Amino acid sequence: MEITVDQMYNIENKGHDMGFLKKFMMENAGAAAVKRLLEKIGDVKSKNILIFVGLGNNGGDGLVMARHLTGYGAKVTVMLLGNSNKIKTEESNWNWSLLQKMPSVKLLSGNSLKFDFKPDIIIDAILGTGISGEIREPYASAINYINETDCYKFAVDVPSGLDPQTGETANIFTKCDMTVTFHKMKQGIPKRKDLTGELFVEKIGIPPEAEEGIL
Ligand SMILES: NC(=O)C1=CN([C@@H]2O[C@H](COP(=O)(O)OP(=O)(O)OC[C@H]3O[C@@H](n4cnc5c(N)ncnc54)[C@H](OP(=O)(O)O)[C@@H]3O)[C@@H](O)[C@H]2O)[C@H](O)CC1
Ligand SMILES: [K+]
Repeated sequence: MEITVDQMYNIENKGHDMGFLKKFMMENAGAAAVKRLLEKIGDVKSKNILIFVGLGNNGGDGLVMARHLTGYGAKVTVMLLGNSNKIKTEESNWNWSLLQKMPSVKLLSGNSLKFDFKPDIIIDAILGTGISGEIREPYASAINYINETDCYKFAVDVPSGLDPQTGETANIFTKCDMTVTFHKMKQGIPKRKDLTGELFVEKIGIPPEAEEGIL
């Protein structure tokens, strides 16, 4: 079954109000995404993984992935696309603060896209269901960097720039090798398998009762 983005937000909020906090959803989303990535890539030990992180909860999922991938021995660099005091939500901030206690993870923020390594894997955790309008900086430069870099590319929830409701693309958008979306498929995503690459939907523990009155 495919659902609308509005339905997804309503289910998330109802689950949160039931006590299955968005923080738990984010943890399960990041963990499920890492599981799929590892299934594909196999061993990530010593691999250079560059994670582009937006200031919303799509970015938050990327922060969770950074912690899990580091636990599997990957060399993780997180590029926060903005100032950390502009991170939008409590659950995303929680994960940023956790990473600040982990010297094993390299944290960068701001808008310089100069890196002293070539990534083996790039994770696009820039934009998800909260996308609106033309892509603004510094997200635009990050999307261009991703498209210009030759390596394996993984999209969190949806390739950034693709509207998960309509399947239309913004002025720029990422083209990825794999996409993992969460809970249920959003109506627009399967329309662009050329951008999503291999497409998976993963349950993240939301109680089925959270869908009552919504689906
Ligand atoms: N579905 C689930 O159960 C779960 C989903 N999760 C993840 O959460 C995101 C949705 O998070 P949200 O914070 O609502 O939105 P995004 O992160 O996608 O984007 C919001 C930020 O992006 C900025 N933005 C929006 N449009 C543009 C644009 N065209 N150019 C530049 N920047 C843009 C926006 O900025 P504002 O100034 O508009 O506020 C926000 O900063 C979902 O996709 C999943 O990945 C949960 O984590 C787990 C459960
Ligand atoms: K994304």
